[in-house]
Amino acid sequence: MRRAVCPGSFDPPTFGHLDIIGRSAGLFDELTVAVLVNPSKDGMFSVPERQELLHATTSEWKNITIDSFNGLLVDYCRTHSIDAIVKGLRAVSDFDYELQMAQMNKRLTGIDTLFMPTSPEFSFLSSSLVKQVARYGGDVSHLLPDVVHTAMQAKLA
Ligand SMILES: O=C(O)c1ccc2[nH]nc(Br)c2c1
Repeated sequence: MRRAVCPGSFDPPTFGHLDIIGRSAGLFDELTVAVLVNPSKDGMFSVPERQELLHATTSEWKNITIDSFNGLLVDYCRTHSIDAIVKGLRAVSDFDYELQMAQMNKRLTGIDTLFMPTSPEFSFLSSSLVKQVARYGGDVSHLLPDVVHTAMQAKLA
């Protein structure tokens, strides 16, 4: 049974995230989408809200589990018998940091990280940019699943 994890903040999930998640679900027997709990950062959505949005937007893939974790990702992988980490890469600028993390995780526990290039149409997307544009009244409805866009509009009302 090959298991992988797609970790992230997902505050909120975008079409970019779902692109990586959906493609990864097709490559592994089981995929966990794990929301990182970061107490030092106040997000737009709470961790349970992000998990709910992920549940709502990934239901077409039957081998996906939604979870959250704090602390080291590799410890989460070890306790959940996860074989690989999948990270999306949007641009060269993502690579430096992700390479460093992948090499550290490999050294810590031997777990490998697989990098997946995002589809070009989503390579500019980030949750923070989407929130910034939305806060200034920009239309981001084409960048988010409807349920996420509606939830974000409610947060900004
Ligand atoms: O939305 C973000 O902040 C974010 C960050 C890093 C990312 N890598 N691949 C994807 Br899709 C992605 C999205």
